[in-house]
Amino acid sequence: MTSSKGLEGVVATQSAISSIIDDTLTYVGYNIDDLADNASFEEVIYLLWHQRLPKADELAELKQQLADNMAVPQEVLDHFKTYPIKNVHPMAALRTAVSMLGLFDEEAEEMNPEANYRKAIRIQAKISTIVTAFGRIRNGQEPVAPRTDYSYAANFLYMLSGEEPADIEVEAFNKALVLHADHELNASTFTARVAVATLSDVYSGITAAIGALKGPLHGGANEQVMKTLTEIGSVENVDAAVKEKLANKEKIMGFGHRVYRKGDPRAKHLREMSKKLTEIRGEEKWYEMSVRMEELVTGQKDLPPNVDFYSASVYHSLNIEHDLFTPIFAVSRASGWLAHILEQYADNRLIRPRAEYIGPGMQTYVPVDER
Ligand SMILES: CC(=O)SCCNC(=O)CCNC(=O)[C@H](O)C(C)(C)COP(=O)(O)OP(=O)(O)OC[C@H]1O[C@@H](n2cnc3c(N)ncnc32)[C@H](O)[C@@H]1OP(=O)(O)O
Ligand SMILES: O=C([O-])CC(=O)C(=O)O
Repeated sequence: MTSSKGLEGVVATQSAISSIIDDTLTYVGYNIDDLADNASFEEVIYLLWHQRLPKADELAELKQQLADNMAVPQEVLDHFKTYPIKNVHPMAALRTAVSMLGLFDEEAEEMNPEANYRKAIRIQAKISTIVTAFGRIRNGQEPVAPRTDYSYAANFLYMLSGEEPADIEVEAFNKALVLHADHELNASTFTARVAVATLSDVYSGITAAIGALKGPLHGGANEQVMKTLTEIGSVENVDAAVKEKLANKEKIMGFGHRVYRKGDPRAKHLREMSKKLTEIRGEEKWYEMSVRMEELVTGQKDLPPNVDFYSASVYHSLNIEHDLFTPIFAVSRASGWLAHILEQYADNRLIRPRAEYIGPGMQTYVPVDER
């Protein structure tokens, strides 16, 4: 048996949800550029879950279902106030809260397509309430109830800030949600599929996926990008900082990708949004620093930026606290995880690869007092 470290190049399943072929990303055959420019996040959720775009009445029904299910049990919100340590990471809080949601869902253990679809709606609806409520409660603020007349994107921003978001902010946030929704067999989606392929429940799959997304080599990179930009501090400092990082063989967050070679097609949309939003906020430096970093890292290491790189300055410009960046990724990617979970259940087989053993050969057991 031979192994591939990190399963690089291994085709582990079939899927009809999204594809990356020759650096082009599609959801169900629709180019991501087309969707980023035109689609609402709700349309994308429907597309991923049904493998077709919704008609107007189907879209209206999904929006209604999401709006009807946004409320989160009070016990889940109250538990945010019980942590013994300060500065709990919002991804840890989200992971626990989603797991807890399963305890309040009468259908949690129901294993049929209709019940699983209903759970998908509940999780997708509640995940944005959970993230925004946590963001407020930890700052001593009361959660803000969702507005049924707002889009998913507008509601997130409204529930987080308590203020009516500007159109450009909603446009940017919707685009970010569309761009992050699914990505073939990335680490967290694979995790979700492995979990539910044991015929475990939907909540277990999403909880496991949140844990996988949290790491800085995956979704956690967007928070680290903002940390790097903040540490560098100014456009003038970029050249020296990048030179030092590359010389020390440090990973520069937001660059590189396991699958893309020429570049991540999602990055340009976020770069454009970053330019617009930083200009509006009068904080062009975050965009200018990012562009200079891209020039240097791509020029010198041939490593293009990934989706996490420009999303950092976009979210920062939307006035969002930096440790909420990865939870926002989870809010969007939940739609993809749920699509993959439903697809896995529909034609399931236990996922159980092999390991190439590299430990010692056969040994004889020696009792503890003779060792
Ligand atoms: C939504 C997402 O999950 S997108 C990815 C988000 N993660 C990041 O942005 C973190 C930074 N990037 C990385 O760590 C990597 O590029 C990954 C994890 C995304 C991909 O990793 P892999 O496919 O395993 O690539 P690997 O780590 O083997 O990199 C290949 C080479 O490029 C280098 N490299 C890759 N990414 C970077 C980077 N961001 N900065 C500096 N060097 C890098 C590696 O050090 C390695 O160099 P070497 O051959 O001299 O040892
Ligand atoms: O596909 C990957 O490995 C990581 C990624 O870009 C994503 O999950 O969006």
